[in-house]
Amino acid sequence: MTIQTDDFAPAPQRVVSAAPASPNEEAIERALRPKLLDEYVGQAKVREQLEIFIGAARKRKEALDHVLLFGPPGLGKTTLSHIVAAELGVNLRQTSGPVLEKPKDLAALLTNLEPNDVLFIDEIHRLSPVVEEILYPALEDYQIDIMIGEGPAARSIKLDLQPFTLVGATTRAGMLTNPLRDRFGIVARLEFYTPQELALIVRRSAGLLKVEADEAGGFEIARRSRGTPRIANRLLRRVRDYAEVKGNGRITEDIAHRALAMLDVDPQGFDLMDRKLLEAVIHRFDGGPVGLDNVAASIGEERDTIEDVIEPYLIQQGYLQRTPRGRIATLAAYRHLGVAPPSGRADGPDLFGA
Ligand SMILES: Nc1ncnc2c1ncn2[C@@H]1O[C@H](COP(=O)(O)OP(=O)(O)OP(=O)(O)O)[C@@H](O)[C@H]1O
Ligand SMILES: [Mg+2]
Repeated sequence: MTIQTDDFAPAPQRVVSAAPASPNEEAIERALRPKLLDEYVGQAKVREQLEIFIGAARKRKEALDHVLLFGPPGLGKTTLSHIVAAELGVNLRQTSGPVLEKPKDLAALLTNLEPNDVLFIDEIHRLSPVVEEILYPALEDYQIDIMIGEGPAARSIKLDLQPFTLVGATTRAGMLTNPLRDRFGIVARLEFYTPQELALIVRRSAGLLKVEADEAGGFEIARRSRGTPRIANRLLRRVRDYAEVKGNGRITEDIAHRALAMLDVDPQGFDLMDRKLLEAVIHRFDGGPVGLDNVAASIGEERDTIEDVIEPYLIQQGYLQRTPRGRIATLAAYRHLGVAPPSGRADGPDLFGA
């Protein structure tokens, strides 16, 4: 039996999981991906920055500064890296941290770059230290040191590279080493999208998929998508199925509402996993503080999945707090689950502080 280990892949049945569910879904995602900065919805600050820096690099016919993109899964890091290359009018080479096992894997990629190309390294926090070592001089001086031969005859030679732009993506900026982080001139943090922004994405995707969705129907999907375009696009497809079978194919507010209820996505966009996590913290650990390992064991999820996929949105929405002593369920979490908070917690916000 083969067990696929992917840090970011939660159970595939999780409809609001932020990770791509299957290769098939990845193909659909590619089709829905905006190709240029103008089509990229939201992230106004990041977009504005990139527009200026890309424009300047193009004008000077130079490589763009190295770019680090970080943020939770499904917010558009890969999409943006493709857009950067397209806007620069250069090739994009794509790889990922875990795939680059040996220094020579990276050296081969680097030496094949054409002037000002973009090298995209996904999950860059998972680069091995020996590979990372090669990257430093490449980023700084467009040079690499490689070892030729073995034993006493081994020697290191310097190779010049073409100027290039590294675009690194990670869900965990905190896991990058300092020397690596310092070599990025442009650091962009992607934020969860507002329901209004997601509504634009849903409308655009509906157009591409030739699905008829009215404004309220589209908004209902957007509102329940955990601030994440990947989830919005997935819910849109599921709601379309529902509309075709149970309605006349058109996505209205009522159809969206019923379809999402059937999928166990609640009005906040929380699904069973989110509720399970909040329930565990509240019922099994008295609302916290509780350590991540205990939460993970209690709900049978990977630590990484909780930290990268489930928790960020709950924290951003104010249902969970991450403190040095552990996770704490906020009053909003008690309210959401319809559980009375323990006496004493209702009045003092100080009890919830870090
Ligand atoms: N700003 C945006 N506007 C429109 N669509 C978007 C935007 N950002 C992401 N999407 C859509 O969401 C899907 C997922 O985006 P993407 O694959 O870039 O996420 P990611 O951040 O790379 O995720 P991961 O961390 O899992 O690699 C894409 O197919 C794209 O269609
Ligand atoms: Mg990606």
